[in-house]
Amino acid sequence: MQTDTAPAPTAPVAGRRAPVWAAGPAVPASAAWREGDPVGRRQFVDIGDLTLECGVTLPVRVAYETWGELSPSGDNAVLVLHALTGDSHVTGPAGPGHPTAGWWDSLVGPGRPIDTDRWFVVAPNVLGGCQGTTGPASTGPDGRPWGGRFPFVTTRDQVAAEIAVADALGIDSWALVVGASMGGMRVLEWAVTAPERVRALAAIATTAQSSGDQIAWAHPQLEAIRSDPGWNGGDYYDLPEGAGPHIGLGIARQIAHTTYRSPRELDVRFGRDAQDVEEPLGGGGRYAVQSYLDHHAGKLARRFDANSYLVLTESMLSHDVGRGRGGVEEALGTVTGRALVVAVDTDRLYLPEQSERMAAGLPGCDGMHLIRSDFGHDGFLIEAEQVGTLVRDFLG
Ligand SMILES: CC(=O)SCCNC(=O)CCNC(=O)[C@H](O)C(C)(C)COP(=O)(O)OP(=O)(O)OC[C@H]1O[C@@H](n2cnc3c(N)ncnc32)[C@H](O)[C@@H]1OP(=O)(O)O
Ligand SMILES: N[C@@H](CCO)C(=O)O
Repeated sequence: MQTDTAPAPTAPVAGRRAPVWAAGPAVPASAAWREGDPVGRRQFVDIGDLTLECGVTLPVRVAYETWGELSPSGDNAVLVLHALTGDSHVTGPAGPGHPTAGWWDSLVGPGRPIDTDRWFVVAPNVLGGCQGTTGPASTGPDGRPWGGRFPFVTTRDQVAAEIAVADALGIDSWALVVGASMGGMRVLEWAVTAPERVRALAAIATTAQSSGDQIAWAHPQLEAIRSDPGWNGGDYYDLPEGAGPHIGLGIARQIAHTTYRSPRELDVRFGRDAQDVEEPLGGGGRYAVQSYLDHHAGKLARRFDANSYLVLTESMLSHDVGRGRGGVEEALGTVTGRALVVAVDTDRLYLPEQSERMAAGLPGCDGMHLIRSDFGHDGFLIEAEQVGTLVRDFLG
């Protein structure tokens, strides 16, 4: 936040640079997990044909991971649902088959708040995802990847697939269904669709229906990918490294990532600082915060599939537990399980007031819990101790 020491702008450098993160290690056309790639800890269940809300029927395979042992009575099963760019790898190191380390490593494991010595934890990759569950990178009816022809999937379709997984695993009801952000949407949809199968739910940094603001933030992300020539109508899986829609995907991530952090954090942490010796004031260089966003763009483009990003983002926009059910309050009122609702105080994307609405509408909820964080929406990933304490106490 320096002011008077800043140099005057220099003459603009002719020609703008391409995103720096696209240089360096090659960006694959798609980073989706494909048949023949290392399986890692994944297991698979073929749930058969699923008819989606849009009317399309397709065969669905779900990739999932488990930890712990199912008790003889089957009463200790916990379902963990990931957010937009997560997957079934909730806990454990990165390695062959797993592009990232567990995204909730702090929450799930032996002795941790969701103690895998006690609970049988199941984590599926979402329908439409890119880590082993049927999605745009999967083979379509004509033997080619679905690509841009992958059908429109709603939160309800995703939960329908997860219900079929529970059936296949012989789990009648969950001791807890827990998730944050997009995962929290499915938590709520589970609890409304199948209340008798959700004995407790924990909905973190999420909403009962996507708001106009959330739809607005998503729109330019969708446009960024679809307007990238490398997207090619969603048909890019055979393109060489560097030729896919990674620029569009990276821009989408930059928009999204900005909304995942708080304005204050970005200002205090980066302010107006230049990135290293780069000269942002007309010299073609970057501010540190630009470099930070470039870094996150490059990381996502190297580990995620652009078509899945589109499908999942649009599924989030479809999310409204009240649709066709008489409204949000009516729908929430049908939930029978105990409910934990958690918001992050600085979350500018999933506002605490949206959590307050959920907490007020869920009969089994004793009020919203607010996490104190400087980091905004990503607080659900970063504030491990606060999230862990709330979930541990709730599980009892
Ligand atoms: C269920 C799910 O949500 S799964 C998805 C969760 N995972 C992700 O979203 C992956 C993307 N990462 C993130 O969103 C975040 O890193 C979190 C939430 C996981 C963790 O947040 P933080 O610990 O605060 O990390 P932060 O956002 O500061 O990023 C740190 C990275 O930025 C880099 N960085 C920091 N400043 C700069 C800068 N000026 N220029 C370039 N890079 C920078 C760091 O070197 C570090 O790189 P690395 O992650 O490759 O080691
Ligand atoms: N960092 C999270 C935020 C979305 O909730 C993700 O990428 O999934």
